[in-house]
Amino acid sequence: MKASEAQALLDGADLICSAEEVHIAVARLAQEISAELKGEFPVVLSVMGGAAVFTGQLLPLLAFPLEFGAIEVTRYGNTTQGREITWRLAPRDNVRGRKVLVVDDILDEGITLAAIHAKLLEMGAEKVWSAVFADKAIAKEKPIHADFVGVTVPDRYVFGFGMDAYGLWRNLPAIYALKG
Ligand SMILES: O=P(O)(O)OC[C@H]1O[C@H](OP(=O)(O)OP(=O)(O)O)[C@H](O)[C@@H]1O
Ligand SMILES: Nc1nc2[nH]cnc2c(=O)[nH]1
Repeated sequence: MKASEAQALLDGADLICSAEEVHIAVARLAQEISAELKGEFPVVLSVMGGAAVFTGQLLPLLAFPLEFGAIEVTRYGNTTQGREITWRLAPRDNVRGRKVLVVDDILDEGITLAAIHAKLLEMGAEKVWSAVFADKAIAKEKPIHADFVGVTVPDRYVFGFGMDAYGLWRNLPAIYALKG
């Protein structure tokens, strides 16, 4: 896609959550997680690449000792339709016997988070919490719910704050929805 087409994508999009609202939600989430995980020493796993921006802002606000790591799993690629789960970077053995906090950008149909959860338990994690920045309000029942949620977004394809539109615009500080 050309730069002018990428700009047109953004120009035609609807603002869903302003940068200020994002900032406030991250701070509130960090307080909720810090209160709930007080006294814990979890492994925190960021789900690349969508969660990179959210994780970068959340981590310095968490008030407990933690071990950080990344996993990478994708279901959408550079498209707006979910398909099969592809593991690109699986969890490491250090999750065995540990409590794990998974950080992801969005919970849509919940298939990705449910697969991550199952894999971590199968690998011997003692407990798994999940924090997602955005929870999409879809009509279908989800196989999993997140323990911590930043904002609820409508049932549209959203991007910005780490989330991509056709591989682009993860750098936006606010969240937008594609037109149509
Ligand atoms: O709840 P679901 O319907 O399963 O979708 C949620 C997943 O989709 C996105 O990942 P994506 O596959 O787009 O990879 P990315 O993080 O590289 O953008 C997002 O980061 C979640 O992990
Ligand atoms: N960027 C982006 N990724 C997703 N993965 C699942 N739903 C979405 C969405 O609405 N936007």
